[in-house]
Amino acid sequence: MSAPVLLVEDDISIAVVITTALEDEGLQVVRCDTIAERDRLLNCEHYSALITDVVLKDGDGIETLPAVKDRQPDIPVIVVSAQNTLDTAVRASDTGAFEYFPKPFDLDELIRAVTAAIAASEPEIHPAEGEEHTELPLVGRSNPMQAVYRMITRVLRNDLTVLILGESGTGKELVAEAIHKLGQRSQGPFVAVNTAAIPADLIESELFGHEKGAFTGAFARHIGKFEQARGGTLFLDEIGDMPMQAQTRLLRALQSGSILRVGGREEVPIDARIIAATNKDLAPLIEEGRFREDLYYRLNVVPIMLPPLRERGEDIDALARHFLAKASREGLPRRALTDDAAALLRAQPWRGNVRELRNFIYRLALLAREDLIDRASVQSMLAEEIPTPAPSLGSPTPPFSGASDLETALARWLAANAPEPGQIYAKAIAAFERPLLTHMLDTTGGNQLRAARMLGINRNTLRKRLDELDIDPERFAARTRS
Ligand SMILES: Nc1ncnc2c1ncn2[C@@H]1O[C@H](COP(=O)(O)OP(=O)(O)OP(=O)(O)O)[C@@H](O)[C@H]1O
Repeated sequence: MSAPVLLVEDDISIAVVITTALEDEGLQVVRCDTIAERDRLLNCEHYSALITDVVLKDGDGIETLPAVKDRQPDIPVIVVSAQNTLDTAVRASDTGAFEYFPKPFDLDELIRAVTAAIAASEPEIHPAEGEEHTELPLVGRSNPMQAVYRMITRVLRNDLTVLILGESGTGKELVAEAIHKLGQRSQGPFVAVNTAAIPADLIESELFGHEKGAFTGAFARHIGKFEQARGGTLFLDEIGDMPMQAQTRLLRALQSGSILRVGGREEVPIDARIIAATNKDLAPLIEEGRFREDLYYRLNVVPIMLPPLRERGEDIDALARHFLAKASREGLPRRALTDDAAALLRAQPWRGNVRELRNFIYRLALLAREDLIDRASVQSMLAEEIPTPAPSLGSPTPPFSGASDLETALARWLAANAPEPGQIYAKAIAAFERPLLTHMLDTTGGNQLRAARMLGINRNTLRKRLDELDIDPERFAARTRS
């Protein structure tokens, strides 16, 4: 889904007509009726298009378009006006407005113009497939990843702050790099800082730099990461682990748009796009007073949620092929997987997400005896694995003694995902249903009738659930063929 369309229209009946028609097209609409409100909204969120009236209570919708372009330079603008004069049309085209519609206008034509403008302004992103080198280094075509790609396209033509959330190993840094490489600051540097890895007493000087003599040991002026990222992107990783004092300094810097080197007096303007990431669930940290709520709102302008690998099992084949190809380019033997070996990979929980899968595939590439890796090789390699601890994005795993494996898994899942009260049943059932169905299909070699019988449910119910969860039973069929 595209970003919402911003509609600036003070005639309520026209606004309702346009909004309804756009919503019928599956577009979201945010409406306001003044220039001031328009600019405030543009400061806070990215919009896919602007439809604006000309004569508004606090100004002229065309004359003030430069303020729109300052905020979102590439936003397509469509002007609708009751002043059907040539002058209005000329002024609209002078400002680079995409289309001009004198009132009364043909609603269908207006909607067509809006959808065409949105399509023209959204760059297409093609995920990498297998070993092809395409513009995006991210592999995976599952629905959850498509949603990630759509979010990435929304931030390429602006400098809005992005907060990337997701368990460890889901590809947060890769997404940050993609935004940098494909965005308007790609000519500048990409500077990544792991805020959890820097000792608390050094973090401010690392981020903001220090002047000579600012503290014992500051023998020379040091340029911090903010300044190193000038003209480019600053990636603040593990932001949930940042010490409180540094959070306060970071917030002040983001609010003022400038930084102060430690021991310095001169404010240095920030000229970098900020992307932050964390594998922690920030809500409980805020509640416990360990993460500043106001900083969270500053950073969370555009959130991008990276799904764990277990929720996009259909990406595992492409990722495995991608890493095998990569390993062979890096000098390891060239290997391939049989279909049933791939099916076994899909059935694993991959708690360490793509990172764990990548490491596993590299080990396979290095240690497998045959170039065609079969199910038995994968199985024996899996048997040697040290289980990865439960993923983060939540509070630590509670001690749980005397419970069955399933109870332990459930307790871990609850601790890691902390579903909202009132949603626990639905979320827990949904989380356990996918691995259960995947396991049964894997056991029956994709035979839905047998799987349904073993589960004790109707075959149509199973088929419906597989559809809804986007699980392709065909993928498990290979096992019976071999
Ligand atoms: N969609 C993907 N396509 C290809 N490679 C991926 C993908 N997602 C992750 N990877 C690879 O998996 C590894 C882990 O990714 P990355 O370091 O970006 O994860 P992360 O979420 O930032 O982890 P952490 O929270 O532990 O810092 C990297 O080698 C990365 O290149």
